[in-house]
Amino acid sequence: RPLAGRGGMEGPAPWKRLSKEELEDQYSPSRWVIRRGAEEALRTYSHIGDEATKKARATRKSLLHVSYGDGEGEKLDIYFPEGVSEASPFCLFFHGGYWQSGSKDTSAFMVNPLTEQGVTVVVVAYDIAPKGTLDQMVDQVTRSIVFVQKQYPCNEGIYLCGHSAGAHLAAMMLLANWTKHGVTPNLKGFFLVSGIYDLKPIVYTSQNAPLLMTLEDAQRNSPQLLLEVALTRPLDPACHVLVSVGQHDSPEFHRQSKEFYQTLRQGGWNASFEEIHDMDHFEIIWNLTQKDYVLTQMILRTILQEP
Ligand SMILES: N[C@@H](CC(=O)c1ccccc1NC=O)C(=O)O
Repeated sequence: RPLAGRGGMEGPAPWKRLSKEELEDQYSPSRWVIRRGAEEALRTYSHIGDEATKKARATRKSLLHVSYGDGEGEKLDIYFPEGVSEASPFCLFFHGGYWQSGSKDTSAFMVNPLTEQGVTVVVVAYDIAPKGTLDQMVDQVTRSIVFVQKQYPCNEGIYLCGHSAGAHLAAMMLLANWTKHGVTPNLKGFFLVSGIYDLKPIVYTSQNAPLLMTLEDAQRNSPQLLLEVALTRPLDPACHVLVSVGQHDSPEFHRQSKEFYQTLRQGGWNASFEEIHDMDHFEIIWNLTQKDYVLTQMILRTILQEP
């Protein structure tokens, strides 16, 4: 029997069995935090992102608000390691916020621990809804990567890290067609953190109000659905994909991550899956400010190619 769809599982997608209320719950990450209330979790996430960005801008050499395209929102921040050398590995970060909140100006979580180890970190802005559509955001993210490759052709690898909606945008790059952009980026790894890979359930939640996604939009922008039918294999078989999810993320977030990981493996990708112990949807990313955090260490080991 051919392995197709959800790892060979037959029948309708499990989320279709959920009531409207259950679906809303499963796709509201702040309702699943255990150490604080929902509002406090979101406030703490913004606060830590804000502080990390201030610290990064005060302590690191940087190029801020660099245009990667003509659009007003097409900007990125580059944070350099000590002893600026363009021949470093680059890690691009795509923030979350359900494609409708968040900003590069509050998302420099990983900058200090990574630049300290010789990695250049790029925090990318994209036009969130209602200004941007999913198609536009995917195109902007594609062009931001092309820009970095063209600007820094001597890079020692480009790594993409995304959180939640940002993990979705990063995952879409597994399927990007680079030929029309005139350059193939030196992609060496993906760090997908608490991501969403099948957007169809989102269409039925309140999160879709500013997004205005149709089922067709969702289909076209779902790496899970695209990978299931793609005949493409990874360009670089060494390119590593880490799919990670927080222990306290909702069951639907767990299911999405596991199924995406399984689909990657079936497609021949060098993928691994990690459930990050005792982390909720927000802690999992704000702890990247800490160099001794398990996910920071996994990212650094992959980039620095240590065992
Ligand atoms: N209103 C959402 C907010 C949210 O999901 C979120 C907030 C900040 C960063 C990432 C998020 N989730 C996915 O992108 C919630 O219920 O938590």
